[in-house]
Amino acid sequence: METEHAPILSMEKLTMSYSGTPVLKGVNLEVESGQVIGYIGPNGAGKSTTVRILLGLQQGYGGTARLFGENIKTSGIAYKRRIGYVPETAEVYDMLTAREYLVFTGGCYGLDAVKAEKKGQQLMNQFGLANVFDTRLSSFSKGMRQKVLIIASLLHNPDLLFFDEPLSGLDANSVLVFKEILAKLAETGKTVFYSSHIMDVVEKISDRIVLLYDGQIAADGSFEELNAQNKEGSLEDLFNQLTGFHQHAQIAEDFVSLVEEV
Ligand SMILES: Nc1ncnc2c1ncn2[C@@H]1O[C@H](COP(=O)(O)OP(=O)(O)OP(=O)(O)O)[C@@H](O)[C@H]1O
Repeated sequence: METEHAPILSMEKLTMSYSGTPVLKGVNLEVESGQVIGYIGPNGAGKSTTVRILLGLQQGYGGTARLFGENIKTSGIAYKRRIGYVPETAEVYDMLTAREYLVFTGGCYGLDAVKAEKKGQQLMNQFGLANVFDTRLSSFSKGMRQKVLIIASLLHNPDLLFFDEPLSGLDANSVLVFKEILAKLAETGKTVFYSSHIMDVVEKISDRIVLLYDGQIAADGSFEELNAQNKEGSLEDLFNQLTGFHQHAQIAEDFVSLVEEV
């Protein structure tokens, strides 16, 4: 049972290895309802793996993951109706039109077809995609697909949102709109677990930033708290510092030297 004060999301000693190589080495995290968590870390750190575990899409992990107070290993799948997810790389059903896709995904989350269609159309209109509601997704640009995925993740009004690099392909105006949407969703009490490499956006939208490094949580706090501890400027600087990365200029120089060798 979900208890009144239980965190909406928690991980206890979460571990995961692929072919014997450890990726998560004991991740502990508790998230309160209504927080926007910026989940960051270097390429290959295990961010998507964490999200897949929490969504019940990844088997073979150790430790305990709880959503809405319940262990996801034993709670059945009902909790999934309260979750929205935009994956890092999504397979959309290319031959479907946006209308068909949204009705289908709405149905997967328990929404009836008429409602999913109406809401899908309204949200497509908001994103400036009214004229392609009946166009096949195969002809959509990357950014247009991304918008459809964002809409699909929100159709059923979930309480907990997982966004894995959701801005991928979105133009600058759409990014502005999306940032506002996130802020409004958080205002209405939604919890957002936001994983991205776009540091200025993470810095702006997150109440709390969690850095995954070497299989564990290496930093956890608001941007101001992390900044005060580390005395760096932007989140990008902080990221470089916390992950011990200072060789960008040397790597770039070596890289271009190699390119120039013929
Ligand atoms: N299905 C899989 N089989 C084998 N190895 C995997 C699999 N999925 C992920 N990995 C490995 O686990 C590690 C973590 O991958 P993951 O995608 O979780 O990282 P990430 O932090 O999301 O990275 P990025 O920022 O590049 O998206 C990587 O070394 C990756 O190669």
